[in-house]
Parts: sequence; C-alpha cells; structure tokens
Amino acid sequence: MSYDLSLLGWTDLRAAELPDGAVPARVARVDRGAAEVIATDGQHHVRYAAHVRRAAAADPVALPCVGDWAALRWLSEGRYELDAVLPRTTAFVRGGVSRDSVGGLSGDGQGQVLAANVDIVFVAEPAMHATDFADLARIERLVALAWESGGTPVVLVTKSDLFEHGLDGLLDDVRTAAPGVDVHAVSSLHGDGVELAASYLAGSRTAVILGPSGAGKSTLVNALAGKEVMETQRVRAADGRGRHTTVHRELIPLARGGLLIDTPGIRRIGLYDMGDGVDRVFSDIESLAEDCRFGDCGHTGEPGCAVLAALERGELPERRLESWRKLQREALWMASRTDARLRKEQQNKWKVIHKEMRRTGRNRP
Ligand SMILES: Nc1nc2c(ncn2[C@@H]2O[C@H](COP(=O)(O)OP(=O)(O)OP(=O)(O)O)[C@@H](O)[C@H]2O)c(=O)[nH]1
Ligand SMILES: [Zn+2]
Repeated sequence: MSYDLSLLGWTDLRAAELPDGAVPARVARVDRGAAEVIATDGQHHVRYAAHVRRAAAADPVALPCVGDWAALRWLSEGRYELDAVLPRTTAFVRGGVSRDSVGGLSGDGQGQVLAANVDIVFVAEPAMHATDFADLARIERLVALAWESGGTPVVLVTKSDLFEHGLDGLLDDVRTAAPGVDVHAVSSLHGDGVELAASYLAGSRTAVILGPSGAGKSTLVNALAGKEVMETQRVRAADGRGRHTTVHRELIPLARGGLLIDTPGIRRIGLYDMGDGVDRVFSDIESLAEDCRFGDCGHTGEPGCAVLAALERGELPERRLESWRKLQREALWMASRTDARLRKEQQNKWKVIHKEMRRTGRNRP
C-alpha cells in the first residue's frame, strides 16, 4: 500500500533538497514533540530527533508545523523519527520573525509558524455579513497577511447568492482594495464559483482560507472537498485501509486535487507581521509616495505631497488612505503587544515540554 506524494505537493525541486537516504513526508498535524506525517508507505506518528528539539528550543520557528515537508530517518521496523524540516517556500508566522532576502526565515526566538508551504491564500469575505456589505478594510488586512506569508492571495467574495443586485459594483470595489489580486464571487450554496476556486489548486497546490467567523469557510471547505471529505479523498484511496482519518482534518486532500490546510491557528490569524504585505496591498499609495517631495512624508499635509494631490484629484479614494493609516497604526500596536504576549506563551510552553522531556528522559541526545 502506498501514497503518491506528488498528490500531496511533492516536487522535483523539493526532492533535490532531501538529504541522501532520508524518507520524505508531509506533516499533517503536530502535537507537542511529535507529528503525524504522510510518507509513501503510509501515515506515521513520529518524534523529533534530538537536534530538531534543540533547534526548536532555541527558536520555535524551527518547530515542524502543518504543511511542512520533513526528512524522516528510519529507526527500526516501520518506525521513523523526524530528522529535518526541509526549507519552506512559504510560511504563516506569528511573532517576531523576519524574512531574509532569499525568503528564508530568521527568528528571534519568539516566532511561531502556523502553516508552511501554502501556495494559495484564499481570503474569504462575505458579500453580505449580518446587515453589512463586504468589509474592504478587512480584505486589505488579510491580503497583506497573505503576501507576507509568501503565498498568492485570491479574494473570494462568499455568499454571493445573497447579493442579487450590484454584485459587479461590489467586485469592482474589492478589486480596488486588492490591486493585482484575483477576485471572484463564490456561492457554496449554489455552487457558483466553486469550480473556479478549485482550479487554483490544480497541480496539487496547497491552500488556506482566511476570513472572519461566519464568512462561510467551513461550507466552502466542504464544497471544495466534495461530499464526504474523509471518504472520497484520492490520497487515502491509495491507502485502501480506511484508517487514520483524523489527521486529514487539518491537511485536507480535495476530491479534485490539491489540499487545504485548516487549523484553529490559521482560523484565528489576525494582524501579525504584515510589514512587507502592507506595502504590497497598498502598492498604489506606495508608488504615489515615491513622488512626494520628502522621503519620509507622512501624507498629512506636508508640502509637495503626491498622495494628498492624488486624493484631491479624485484618483485615490479617501477610504483607501484612511485604511492605510489605520493599518500602519495597528501593525505598530500589534507588534509591540504580540511580542510581549508571545514571549510569555513560548516560555511557558517550553517549560512544560522540558519538564516532560526530563521526566521521560527523552532529552538525552
Ligand atoms: N446564503 C449563503 N449562506 C452561506 C453560504 N456559505 C455559507 N453560508 C452560511 O453561512 C453561515 C456560516 O458558514 P460557515 O461555513 O460555518 O462559516 P465559517 O467561516 O466557517 O465560520 P467559523 O466557523 O465561525 O469561522 C452558515 O449558516 C452557512 O450555512 C453561501 O454560499 N450562501
Ligand atoms: Zn506624501
């Protein structure tokens, strides 16, 4: 019985990074100190090698996370340990982490990776939410997060069936809020746009769905996955034994190909580390700002401000500038706040893990 790893997104590029003699596997779920992984010969519960644990203790960014590709080392009959995390192509990171020029991550001991190797980031925003229309500011924020992860954002305006008139106008507004990003209307209820969304995952790509509570994420996951997610997935069909359904709740193979990562952490993701992403989602303002007379122009009335000039000419919507200001302020505030909180969380978490390791003697190299 074997799994076809290419259906999980394994490529020649990744294969080139696999150490000699190691067995490749994708992380489907993590537990403290261990992971559920899928390898060619099936699913395994694997502990982390001592050097992986040491690296993670120094910097939690080194901890395996869902979506990671891992190199396994064979221990004995049917048992493996997780020996290395292969270089990540993208990552959703919470906490104080910066990205170096080649896209690698360099942590400062506080970051936490929520999901890795995500190609497509669906930003779900309901066309109609309670009594309100789509929240453009929220779309901007989540698109910024998506860019920051290294993945490609695609905005899905969900529940489009609730919007009979003026949907085209709404989509135009959304496109203005997310320049350079594909925007589509989706109704999971009627099936409109679902095939189109699924087509982004062709070639066994991996996606996440970000969006506020009630945006229709779960409904969309089910629509994308096809009926009875757990029973019809192709990856598991190859296994034929019908076991191990639980890990697929976090790394979900879709009936039409491709995968979705759906974890509580990704669902809760808010406004973390959006530095570069903010610049990109506001590329219109950033490029106007290049023509401001002063390099450090705050666009609040300085002489020769090109941003305010565009505003006066009606070329830049006022809402857009307001949104940009708000996001800049929030990013600053969140950065200071999450840093302190995360540091504490991580300290507590590792205290518990170290205690556990001492108790079981598992920390001996
Ligand atoms: N009219 C309409 N309703 C929908 C559609 N998709 C989802 N809903 C409804 O919207 C509500 C919320 O949908 P969920 O899929 O649970 O939303 P969610 O984003 O997963 O919400 P959380 O679990 O809170 O994050 C449910 O009552 C769905 O039935 C749609 O395409 N059209
Ligand atoms: Zn200016």
